[in-house]
Amino acid sequence: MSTHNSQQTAASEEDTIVTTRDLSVSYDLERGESRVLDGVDVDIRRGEILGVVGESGSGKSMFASALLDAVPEPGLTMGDIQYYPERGETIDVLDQTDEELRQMRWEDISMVFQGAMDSWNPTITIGDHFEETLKAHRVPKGEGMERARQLISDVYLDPDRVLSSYPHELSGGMKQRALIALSLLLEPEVLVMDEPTAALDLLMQRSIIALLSDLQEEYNLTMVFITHDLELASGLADRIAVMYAFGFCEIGPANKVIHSGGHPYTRALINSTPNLNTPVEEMEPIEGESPDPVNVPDGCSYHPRCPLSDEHCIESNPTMRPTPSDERDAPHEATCHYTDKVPEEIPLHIEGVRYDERE
Ligand SMILES: Nc1ncnc2c1ncn2[C@@H]1O[C@H](COP(=O)(O)OP(=O)(O)OP(=O)(O)O)[C@@H](O)[C@H]1O
Ligand code: NI
Repeated sequence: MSTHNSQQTAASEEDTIVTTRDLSVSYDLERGESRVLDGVDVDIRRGEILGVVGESGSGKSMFASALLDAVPEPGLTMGDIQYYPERGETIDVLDQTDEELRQMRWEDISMVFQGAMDSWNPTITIGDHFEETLKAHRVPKGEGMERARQLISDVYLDPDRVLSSYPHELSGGMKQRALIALSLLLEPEVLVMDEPTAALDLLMQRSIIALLSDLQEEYNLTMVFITHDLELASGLADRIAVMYAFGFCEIGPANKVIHSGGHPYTRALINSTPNLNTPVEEMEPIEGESPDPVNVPDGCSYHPRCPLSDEHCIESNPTMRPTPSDERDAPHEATCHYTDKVPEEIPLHIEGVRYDERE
């Protein structure tokens, strides 16, 4: 493990744009403390697309909003987040004043929230939304609206039509595209997107994914892309992080996570995912239930559902360790005591061209 640690330190000086350490979110509920994000350590690399996948309720949205210190009230965010801008001083995200956060959320780390397509104010035009954002950040209107028009064309929409429209005059896909353009208006370096394609049909999903890929290249963006759709993530992301029970259980290059998953849960998730090449009868739903954040199992949180679990897994909570496909310049890690045994014990049912083969 020590070689990995020294590698991470070197990376945080050069290639890393955001680091989180022990990032956690908790809610004080009547029935106890609800830990809805539990100890996430990640180094997000400058210019990468990091896909974050997991079942509903696994903590994806909490992770996304914690990155901007924007979790729903009265959640308590703990741990450490450092943001290393291209220029200027390192920002300690959890140490910002409200005013500093307001600025940071558009100008540095921007976010498209889950379901945000419906958050357009119905009484003003799309153009008014762009103008208000510019005004709030004291950007001259002329230059700002020029960038707005460019971004709207970048998302393959007609600027004249879109800017003069009211939200209800646009289709869902158009509203989502306009929202992506708005989120890039103040030239953020990081874009966090929580299920940006969830409410859209398959064709529109594909076109938004293609668009995000283009935008990432054009503006050298770093993207955190949250989705419950593994297949979508594998087509877009450089790396994939898998969430289980409010934390990351695996992280690595997208193709490795899909084809050589090192955590039993990752492999179960892949085997339970419907796709064009596997008939529904061959899908294997994951048995058991996902944990309640007030009462997460001791030891490895996946042990009650895991076919490989033994005494050791009940007693001791595994930290991230290299999987068999871990490489020095492409770390691939999982939180399982038995990453070595996992590939042969839990075969994957991937047949034919199911997921994009990257690299
Ligand atoms: N405002 C809130 N107060 C307390 N608990 C919450 C709140 N919002 C969500 N939770 C809980 O936090 C946990 C993680 O939820 P989160 O929304 O991050 O999941 P998710 O992975 O984004 O799920 P989905 O795929 O359905 O969007 C869940 O147990 C959820 O019930
Ligand atoms: Ni969510």
